[in-house]
Amino acid sequence: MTRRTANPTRPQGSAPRAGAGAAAWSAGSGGGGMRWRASGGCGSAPASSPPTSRRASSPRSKEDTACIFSIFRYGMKDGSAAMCTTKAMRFGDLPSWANELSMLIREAICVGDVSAATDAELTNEDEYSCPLPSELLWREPFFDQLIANRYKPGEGICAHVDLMRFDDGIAIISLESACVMQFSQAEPGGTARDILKQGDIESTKVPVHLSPGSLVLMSGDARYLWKHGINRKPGAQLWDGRELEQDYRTSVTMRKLLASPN
Ligand SMILES: O=C(O)CCC(=O)C(=O)O
Ligand SMILES: [Fe+2]
Repeated sequence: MTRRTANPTRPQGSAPRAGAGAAAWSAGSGGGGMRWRASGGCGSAPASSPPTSRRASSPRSKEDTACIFSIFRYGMKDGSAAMCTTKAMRFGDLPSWANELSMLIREAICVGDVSAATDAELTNEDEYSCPLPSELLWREPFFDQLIANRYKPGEGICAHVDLMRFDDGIAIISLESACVMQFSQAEPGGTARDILKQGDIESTKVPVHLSPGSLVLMSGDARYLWKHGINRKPGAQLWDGRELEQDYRTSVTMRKLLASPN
């Protein structure tokens, strides 16, 4: 597998948005105190109509939608104490450790040593497609909302598109238990209810293996036109013909809220 180094430069003006992008990385360390508000429910609600400017497209391969990169492991100094609720959301200013984490994600994208299975599609050694369009990579703040999900063995998250109140460019850090995240196509133009109903319709599915410390990046079609979900019911977590061992799993999702229309 060829290894490449991503080196996107900070843009002077705005750059056109790239198409679909979902990538799994491993990120670096963070730490510090945090204040949490617990909430229930099954992840984010499905999206309302995706923006019409975004086209549905089939991935050329599973790696087209999800590229696996290995950089370095993520570990939170006080994570175990803070992640004891099923779901914890952080509103307002992010704590310093989360800002640090945002910067580490950006750094990983910029200077990470990348080993992407999409290499098979690339002929030029220097060619590397940054998993986030530059105007998302360099926006300020990079992220201003986070949610931590703590799953027991057997618990997962139903397939959904993240709420439209969040901007494009979403990062998920996957910790502890390895899992398979499934990407499945959401119907363009569908309402939230339609998308919910489509949950049981067999559609194109792209499984992505997340080892502990992986970072998922979603943008473009992957964020708006593909649902992501994790089925951890017994027998559902299959990878390479084997069922993954399940334990507790924690994820940290980082997003940027869009400005309120009012
Ligand atoms: O636990 C995960 O990896 C997924 C979390 C997620 O999709 C969300 O918070 O919207
Ligand atoms: Fe999500």
